[in-house]
Amino acid sequence: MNPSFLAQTLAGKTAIALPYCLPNGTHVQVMDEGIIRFEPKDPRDRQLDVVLSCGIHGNETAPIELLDHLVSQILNGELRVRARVLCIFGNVEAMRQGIRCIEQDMNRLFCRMPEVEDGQEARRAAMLEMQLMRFFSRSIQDGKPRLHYDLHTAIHGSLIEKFAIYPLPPHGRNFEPLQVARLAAAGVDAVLMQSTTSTTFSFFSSQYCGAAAFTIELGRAMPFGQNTALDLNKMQGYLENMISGELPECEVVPAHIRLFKVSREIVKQSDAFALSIDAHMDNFAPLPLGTLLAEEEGIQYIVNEVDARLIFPNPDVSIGQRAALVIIPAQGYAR
Ligand SMILES: O=C(O)CCC(=O)N[C@@H](CCC(=O)O)C(=O)O
Ligand SMILES: [Zn+2]
Repeated sequence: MNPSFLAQTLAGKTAIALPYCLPNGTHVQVMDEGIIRFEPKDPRDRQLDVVLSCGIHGNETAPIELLDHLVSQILNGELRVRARVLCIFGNVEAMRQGIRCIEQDMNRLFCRMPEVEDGQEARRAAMLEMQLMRFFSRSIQDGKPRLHYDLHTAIHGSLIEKFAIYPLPPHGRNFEPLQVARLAAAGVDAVLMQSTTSTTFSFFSSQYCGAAAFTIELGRAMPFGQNTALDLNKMQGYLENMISGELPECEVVPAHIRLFKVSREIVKQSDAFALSIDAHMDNFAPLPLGTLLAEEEGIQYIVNEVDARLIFPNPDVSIGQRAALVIIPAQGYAR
């Protein structure tokens, strides 16, 4: 059996190459290291254009294994392609080393500002942006639906195992219940609306490519080969259908889906920043009113929101970056 696309990528054996055809006619092109594009044989078969990315954080292995499996299914001819599909393995060097990042957190380097310092993750993020722009420019011309699922896992445990972050840029796409209903069909149980600007990959594709884009958290970060306790069957089946051009036309968001919105980002301002709560608290842990969340140099971050919950607590981020999110239930979104 040939080594998988991921195995070849980790071995440094994928690079931009000439396009070729599978025996079933699917067009294949390796666009760059860890980036492969598929297009259906018959352009009339093309239902949508989708970007599936993983490994923007190198140690988040469950989605990396999942995407590698999907790529293998396509290359083996087991999975028929009826969409344009761009598959991205994000931070290849960090994957090799089994770490979140080498120099900088790549998911803080999109939509980059001129002051962002150079480095390998910054260069890779800029290249990924260029790949997405190119990929989606054809979708815009042809009027095809554009989707981007950026697959991650969380550092900590979570009271809700599978959840999505839904960037809703101020001048971008509006909230679409259909997209949330589809995520539910993929096994996602909560969606967190983010309406402030951000430097994440999904925010980039939403803001600059007009894609329905999501960061999707699938359980907890574990080393390669140690994800057997995580059930991704629903997500896998959903993505297989998506690649085959089939998306469920769900009418409404199921009642069990929890909708939240970001109330506040707690940004680390100095080296003195210290969490006052347990840094290993599960995501979605309730935060009673008046809880002291964190402190630094005369600043106290106190919970003043009713029904608040905590997401992504991490005191070890760089100065100027988000050390936690306070979220609250979201009301007023059409289900
Ligand atoms: O568990 C954590 O603290 C981080 C997990 C993770 O990588 N989450 C993403 C979320 C991106 C978003 O807000 O859309 C990240 O922090 O980059
Ligand atoms: Zn991540």
